[in-house]
Amino acid sequence: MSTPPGLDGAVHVVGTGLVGASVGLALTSAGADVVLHDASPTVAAVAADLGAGHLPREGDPAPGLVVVAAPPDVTADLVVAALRSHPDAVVTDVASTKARVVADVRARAGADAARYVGGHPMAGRERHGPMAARADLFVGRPWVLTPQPDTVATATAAVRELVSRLGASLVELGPEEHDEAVALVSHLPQVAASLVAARLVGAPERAVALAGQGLRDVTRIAASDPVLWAQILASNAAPLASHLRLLRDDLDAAVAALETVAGTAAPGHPPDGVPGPLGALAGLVADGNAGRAMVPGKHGAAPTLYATVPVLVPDRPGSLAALVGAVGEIGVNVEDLRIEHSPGRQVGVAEVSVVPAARDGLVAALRERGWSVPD
Ligand SMILES: NC(=O)c1ccc[n+]([C@@H]2O[C@H](COP(=O)([O-])OP(=O)(O)OC[C@H]3O[C@@H](n4cnc5c(N)ncnc54)[C@H](O)[C@@H]3O)[C@@H](O)[C@H]2O)c1
Ligand SMILES: O=C(O)C(=O)C[C@]1(C(=O)O)C=C[C@@H](O)C=C1
Repeated sequence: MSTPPGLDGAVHVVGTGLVGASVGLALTSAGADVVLHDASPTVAAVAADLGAGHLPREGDPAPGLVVVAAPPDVTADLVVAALRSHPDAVVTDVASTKARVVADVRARAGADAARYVGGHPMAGRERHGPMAARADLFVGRPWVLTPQPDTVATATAAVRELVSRLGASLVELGPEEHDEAVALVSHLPQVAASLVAARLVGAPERAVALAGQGLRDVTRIAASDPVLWAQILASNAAPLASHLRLLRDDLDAAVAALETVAGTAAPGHPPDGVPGPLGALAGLVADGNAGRAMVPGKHGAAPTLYATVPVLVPDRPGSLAALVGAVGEIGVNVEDLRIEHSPGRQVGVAEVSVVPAARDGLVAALRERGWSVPD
């Protein structure tokens, strides 16, 4: 095998949804030649229209690197097909679990598997498809690679270079070690968020209408794609089941403490050394504090790409449009816009994301025009 050209050649992205189109947007904006493939021609065309690359053309050069960004259940097939079709290319993937994909590719691709490096960016969204893609999706996020002892060094180097060009932070792990880790930090949170959000179904509307930021924070990822997540959870079943069993033990302890406080528990005193019910409840929250403190911020790059300006917006038709118009007249580009709004409240809070250099000027100019911009 000759030296794979890696990122010096064209890059093919196979699967141009959220992750694939985000890879394409970032590489294209850095000047790479990106060719887009998807099982759905419409999805590939939308990704191309958004600037993630171009559709295959007659005379395209062979790829130096193929990035498979399709659902986990077809990832190994697509990796093996890419290794066969492009004998000089390096192939990587982004599937959320690694042990099964890596083992499958190694079992089926023979010597060609030496040009494959498994990968997984720890960055994503609760939305799917190219419309949700962002060129900065991976900036400052961990990106796991799982090279094997027989992976050719130039292949590993090419995929390390991809991770670096996308602004992500490189982590190398064995496939099993990766899957154990994501069971705890990605798959357990998804199940917990889905189960908490599912409790709202059928709840009285007046109760749900009181929802504040706490519920929104805990349930954001409950909006994720069910079919994709069924695959992800199933492909990491044993490690995830172990974590869920431990969570179930903690839930049982919380229920026991609450039933004791409510007077509905079976009578009896806790054994020596076991905290009483209020101690148990405080302990539960304190343990959460300790766990939360362990969650890292973004690695490497600046913690946020945009500065956020909160603006109070009256709950009247046209208010939001007037705000966006005012920001435009001030000459600042709205990079993102998020509304915090609870039904029945007279005002909402619009969070206007702008490049950090524009923040202070925008705050001053909006206040001058009468907008309420909290500190
Ligand atoms: N969503 C996330 O937060 C996230 C984060 C990191 C990694 N991942 C992984 O990235 C991969 C893609 O996820 P996504 O969120 O971009 O999903 P997505 O649904 O947005 O995109 C997947 C795309 O793959 C295409 N596809 C399906 N079968 C194909 C085939 N046989 N050939 C070519 N294209 C095919 C689909 O048409 C779709 O456009 C998955 O393996 C997922 O586990 C997802
Ligand atoms: O932020 C989100 O929306 C995500 O769910 C991203 C997230 C994660 O758990 O961190 C989800 C699954 C992917 O495999 C990688 C990243």
